[in-house]
Amino acid sequence: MSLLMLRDVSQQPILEPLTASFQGGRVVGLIGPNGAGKSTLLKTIVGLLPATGGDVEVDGISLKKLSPRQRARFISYLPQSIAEDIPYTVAEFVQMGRYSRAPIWASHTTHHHLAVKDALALMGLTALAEVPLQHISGGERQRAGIARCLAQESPVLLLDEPISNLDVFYQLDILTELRKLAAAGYLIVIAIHHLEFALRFCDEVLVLKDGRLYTHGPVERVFTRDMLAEVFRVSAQLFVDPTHHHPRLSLAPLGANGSANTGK
Ligand SMILES: Nc1ncnc2c1ncn2[C@@H]1O[C@H](COP(=O)(O)OP(=O)(O)OP(=O)(O)O)[C@@H](O)[C@H]1O
Repeated sequence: MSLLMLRDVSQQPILEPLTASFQGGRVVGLIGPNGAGKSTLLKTIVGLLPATGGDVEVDGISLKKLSPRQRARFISYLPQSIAEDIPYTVAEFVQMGRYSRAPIWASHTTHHHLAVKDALALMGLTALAEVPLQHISGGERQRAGIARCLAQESPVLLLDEPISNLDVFYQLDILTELRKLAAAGYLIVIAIHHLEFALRFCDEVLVLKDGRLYTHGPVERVFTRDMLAEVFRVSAQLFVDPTHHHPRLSLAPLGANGSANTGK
């Protein structure tokens, strides 16, 4: 059975009905140009925007039947941006991820503390745990948001552009951590603009274009020159890096006449 099933999920007038299913143990890239509907789809899956049609199931259970607290046990969600004026420390903010797991009277258990501590450590935030959220950088706040999702211990994580504000070390570090979580059985869905990292770190990609599902499948099948030209309007060369042995992409925007503009 799929861990996450989308059945004709729509968000009219932005998203056309979309059907797709996802297994645990995978990192799924949600890719598409600006305005394609990636954030809208994630918000609809998690229930922040009520779907105008269709149904979302996690582990065969329709999310419609669950309260927000019950839903949070199945899915955690990182928004594209986190408000700067949240009056809590980093640790308190990450602890909020435990809301669905630990009622107030059980919030002092060892497991609860360990879940928060581990999430902070995985995101490199241990030293900032007691710092107010208003006093940390945008990238650190983004890592705190991911840590909050990890502390939630839900089997599905939906992360809207989790690496967009991060320096290159943390981009690579966090994508590597997400791969480890997938290896442990989690389903990780990330909206991502960095196509080369999507190719390298994702098992499969779901491509949106103009609010419609363009294609969904393993990265090796979906990342083609034609897809990149039609969806992203770029001319692409795909190759394997001779030093690091990673898949690489060299991209140039396509001009109106269909030829690549190399900028030189
Ligand atoms: N609150 C809103 N009200 C009306 N239209 C909206 C709203 N939010 C988004 N849209 C529109 O819905 C479409 C999809 O937006 P969405 O944010 O889902 O795209 P996206 O693929 O996440 O884009 P980006 O890569 O720029 O983050 C866009 O045309 C956008 O203008």
